[in-house]
Amino acid sequence: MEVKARAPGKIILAGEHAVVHGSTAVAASVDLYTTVSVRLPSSSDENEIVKLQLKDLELEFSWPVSRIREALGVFVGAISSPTTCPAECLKSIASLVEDQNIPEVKIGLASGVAAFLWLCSSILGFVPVEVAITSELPLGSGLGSSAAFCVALSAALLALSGSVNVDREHHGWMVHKEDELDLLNKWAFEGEKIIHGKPSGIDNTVSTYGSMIKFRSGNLTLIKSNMPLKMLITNTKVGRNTKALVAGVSERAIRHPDAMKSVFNAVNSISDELSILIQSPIHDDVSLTENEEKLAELMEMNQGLLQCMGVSHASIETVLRTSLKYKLISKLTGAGGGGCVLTLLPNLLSGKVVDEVIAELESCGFECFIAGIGGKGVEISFSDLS
Ligand SMILES: Nc1ncnc2c1ncn2[C@@H]1O[C@H](COP(=O)(O)OP(=O)(O)OP(=O)(O)O)[C@@H](O)[C@H]1O
Ligand SMILES: C[C@@](O)(CCO)CC(=O)[O-]
Ligand SMILES: [Mg+2]
Repeated sequence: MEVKARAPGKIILAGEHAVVHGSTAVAASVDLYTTVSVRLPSSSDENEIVKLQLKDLELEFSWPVSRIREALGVFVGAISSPTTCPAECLKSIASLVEDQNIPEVKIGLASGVAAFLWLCSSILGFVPVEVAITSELPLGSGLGSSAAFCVALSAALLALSGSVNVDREHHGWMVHKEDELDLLNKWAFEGEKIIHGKPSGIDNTVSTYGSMIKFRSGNLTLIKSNMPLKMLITNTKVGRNTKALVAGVSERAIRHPDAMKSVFNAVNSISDELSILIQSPIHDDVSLTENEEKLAELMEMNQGLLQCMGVSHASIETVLRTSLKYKLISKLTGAGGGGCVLTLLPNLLSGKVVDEVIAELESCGFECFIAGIGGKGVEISFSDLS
């Protein structure tokens, strides 16, 4: 039997980093997906192994089930609800990851493989299983690749374990019931903790539920934009790691508690105002343009505060300057430090200007694309019932 799950990436319109410190943030799913396919090998297979294939990267990892049981047996046992991986267990997982000799240039994958081992053994127990991953999302670029990975993985593993009740006769993609989404979102959050260190939970939540969300201290409100939002996404292709950037902001907050508290409060006000703005009614082109101008200003202010937090980067500044030549406003999205930048494309902007700004950004070596925003969350499909 094979179960597939796919989960979308996300953009953060306002509030990244500050959300880790209790401020509101606003995020939307993007229509780029990570797909996880999980298969229990037939009982005739001789060797009991757990296999993880990262198809796009042409990498494959495998462990004998007995090796995983020996390393994690004391920690995993009878877990039935989402549980944080204990520090001691993380050490044992690290030794399982070390077995695989991941090449130094791809060492960033180690945290993803660790999250896989925790989710897989906690949800399925110690059984032979084959897991294959493909992703349309650039990894480590601010579009929530880690969350999409954890959400799709949790969804597929829970479906295979029988913990969620889905119609296995149905052909094609299906959506989960609300309580099942809540369960898989909690498991995905436990995976994100292994990858991000101290995640707010916004990325896994928007990947799970899709749409557009306002998120604060673990609580989400689904929102619907009345403004047709068009964002150009520019991938600077500068690699970075969310865990290190989040830790850097926390260290700055320890060094300058009062100043950083004011920065986080300012971001909170920006996110609140932004969420009210995009939900407010649009009557005509004049009110659309007015609201777009306000949105651009809020994005510009948020970017300034992200600079205050120390998470901008020379490549991001180049995107800001380049888009400004065309009177377009940009801000980083996700953890920053490189990665992706959003540029607001007003609805009445001519296609010629969009083409020109894209050409100039691409001439800097960046990659530009426009993705659909606010679509579906995680979905599941049973492709083989034999
Ligand atoms: N498809 C995947 N296969 C394996 N590991 C993945 C995959 N997607 C993400 N990961 C893991 O997540 C890491 C990237 O996560 P990170 O949080 O740094 O960036 P991001 O999620 O893309 O951006 P952000 O957190 O800013 O939205 C990768 O280095 C890898 O460990
Ligand atoms: C930087 C951050 O705020 C968003 C990353 O997409 C981290 C988090 O909220 O977990
Ligand atoms: Mg991430």
